[in-house]
Amino acid sequence: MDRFLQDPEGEKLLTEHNRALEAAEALRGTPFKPKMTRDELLKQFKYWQRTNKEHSRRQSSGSAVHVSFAIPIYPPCLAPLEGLKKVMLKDLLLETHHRGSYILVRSITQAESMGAVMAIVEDEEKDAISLRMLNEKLRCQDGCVDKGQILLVKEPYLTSMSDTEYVVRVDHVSDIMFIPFFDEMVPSAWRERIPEHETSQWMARDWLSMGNEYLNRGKFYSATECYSKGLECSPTEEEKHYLLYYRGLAFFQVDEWDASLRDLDAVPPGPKSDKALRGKAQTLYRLRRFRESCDQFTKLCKKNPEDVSARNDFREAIARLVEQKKGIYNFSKMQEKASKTHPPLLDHATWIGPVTVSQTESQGRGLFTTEAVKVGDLLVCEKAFAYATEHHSRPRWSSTLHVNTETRTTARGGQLALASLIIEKICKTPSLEAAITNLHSNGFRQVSTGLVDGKPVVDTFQVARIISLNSFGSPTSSRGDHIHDARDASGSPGRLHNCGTWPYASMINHSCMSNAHYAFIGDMMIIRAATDIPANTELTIWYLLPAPENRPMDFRHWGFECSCTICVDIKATEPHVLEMRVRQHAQIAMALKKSSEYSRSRAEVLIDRLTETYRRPLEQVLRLGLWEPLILIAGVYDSLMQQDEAREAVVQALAAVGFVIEGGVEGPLVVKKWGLAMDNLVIAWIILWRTLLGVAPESAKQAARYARMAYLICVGEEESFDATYGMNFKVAHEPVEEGEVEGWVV
Ligand SMILES: C[S@@+](CC[C@H](N)C(=O)[O-])C[C@H]1O[C@@H](n2cnc3c(N)ncnc32)[C@H](O)[C@@H]1O
Repeated sequence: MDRFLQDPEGEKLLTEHNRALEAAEALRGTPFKPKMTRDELLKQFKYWQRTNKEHSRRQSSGSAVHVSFAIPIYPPCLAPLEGLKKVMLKDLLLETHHRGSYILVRSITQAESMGAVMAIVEDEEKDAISLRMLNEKLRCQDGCVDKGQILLVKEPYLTSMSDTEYVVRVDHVSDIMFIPFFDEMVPSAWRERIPEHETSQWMARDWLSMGNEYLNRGKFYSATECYSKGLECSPTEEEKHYLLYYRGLAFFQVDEWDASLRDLDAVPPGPKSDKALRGKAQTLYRLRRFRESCDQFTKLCKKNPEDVSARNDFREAIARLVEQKKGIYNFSKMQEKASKTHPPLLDHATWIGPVTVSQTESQGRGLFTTEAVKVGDLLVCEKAFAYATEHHSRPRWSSTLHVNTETRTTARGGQLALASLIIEKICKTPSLEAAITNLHSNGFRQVSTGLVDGKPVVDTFQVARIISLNSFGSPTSSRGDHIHDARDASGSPGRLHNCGTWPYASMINHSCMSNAHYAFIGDMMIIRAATDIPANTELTIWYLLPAPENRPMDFRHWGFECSCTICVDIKATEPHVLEMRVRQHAQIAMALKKSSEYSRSRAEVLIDRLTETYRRPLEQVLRLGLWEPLILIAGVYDSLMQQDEAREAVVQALAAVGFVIEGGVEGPLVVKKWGLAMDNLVIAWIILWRTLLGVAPESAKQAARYARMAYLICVGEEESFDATYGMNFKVAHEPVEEGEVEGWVV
């Protein structure tokens, strides 16, 4: 799960924000009296633009923190336009949501992105005000709000932004409508381009050529509006053919897959029929409906066997279908692509393995096995619904702090960017909405769904809540993270942190005694069994890594307390014992930093004492706090070639986290039961391999196989194992093959 943690500045900011909210509350219902004239507003806007540019520069140098607040939540407008009454800016009341009303305004500046999108707008009476729109880049329209753009704000919310200024604030994308210049609502004074009397005479072919003009200029939304007007003007069959084809194409260009498919499906026969068929196949591919996409490609390739480009696309669609149906992936290629692409969005299908969503007894829905699976088996390989990244050369998230007054939490990072992507995707393709709105929202009251004024109603606050409970933080690849962790045991920060939503994986509940493990290659999540799991068993993962210091784990963010045996035991342990464990951890690490035999003996004694603090038998409660110290000391013995001591420490470490192992030196090495997929698990097996090499070569080979299995679980694939760890398994007489070890050596 997402590990964007609480920010220490959060409490202070929350208190300041709550004070500002109280002050605002006192103004509720007061008539709006602008504090600035229109000219002053424009002057101030220019000043903002300048400081905003400065701010962006400082942000990229990491010295400024941009704070965004989630105001008290409010639902989006559910009323269709015809049920709303037009009001003027002067009619608005402060700190009030004007339910049942709308304002029609025109932008008198180019919009500027300042956390949210800001523009100065005027109404027909030339009163001006700032308009603040949440959606980062307004991707739902042709790029941004140009000067002169006419906007309609449903149920506007007037609020104070500072001591000097008021804004109309729009948090829900569906509350704002972009009005085309030719719409009959547009007052004649605002019709700068083509006067009403002229467009009212237009025929379908005029709209078609105007649409094509926009299409050629890349103004796809404006183009769709013209084609729609054309379709309303009793077009001939031929005109209808072109209007539908080009509108489908324009929708395709802006990722509106539902609309694109609807239009391309309805194109009457004509010169563009083959292109429409091709468009349909491609749209179905984008909708991840690979079977239907393949059917369309089959028809197309039959009609045009010489079309090489169609054949290539068909091949890709078949590859996706195989992934979707069989779960067969080329993980090496995926790793390579993820390492070379930014953002690392991979074009692969989701495969749902032998698992199903069912109701649990007390934890809502959960994911269950439908058949017995073996350790390492692939359970799910899921493409992200949405995935937000920041580029290392332009880090932005570390300087963005999101304060949520509702949950009293703060988060740095990409959750705002992720929300923006998800909202955009749902707005553009409403058929995808349920994948998000079905996710756990901890009782958030969902507004009624369906289209209003032809667009889906999207509740920004609902999406934000769902993201906070269901998004995952992710490295660009778990392999990269794995190598980084093993090289730098201090876990120093500074790595890229992406975040995304994987709806199917979001069905999995947490347990510290997890039996499944997830890893990432770009935006693909790979979930594998971390142990043998019988049929009809609930899968669990870690939302937070079990704390090695043995502090009680805090899952308040997700609204539950973990009831696994480890957590129950920690809660039953006296606080002074937990504190002692933390001290002992630090002392052991310190002792092992020194190279004397005395320090090692002291570390041994401290580990024994730490072991004694666990009262309940290992068979009943795992001892996660022993893992790190034992792996550390095993590594030290291994480097000193004290193989017996190293082996003993590793075997103890593995037992502490639930492994049941038989044999080794005497008899074949067998893992009877796999334990938890801890960090450094691969290294543990490599140390064991080395300690067995001289005394039990067959068991050593088995340990090497277990190292590979541990890698498969932790990294998601085993193809890159040799490149990562190959050097460790070379024995003295074997030459190292060129290019084999691009990784590193334990
Ligand atoms: C990502 S969702 C998991 C799927 C969820 N159970 C559902 O019905 O959609 C996270 C939510 O599941 C529940 N949950 C997850 N792990 C839990 C656990 N160990 N104990 C109790 N509730 C848990 C909590 O309500 C948590 O906020």
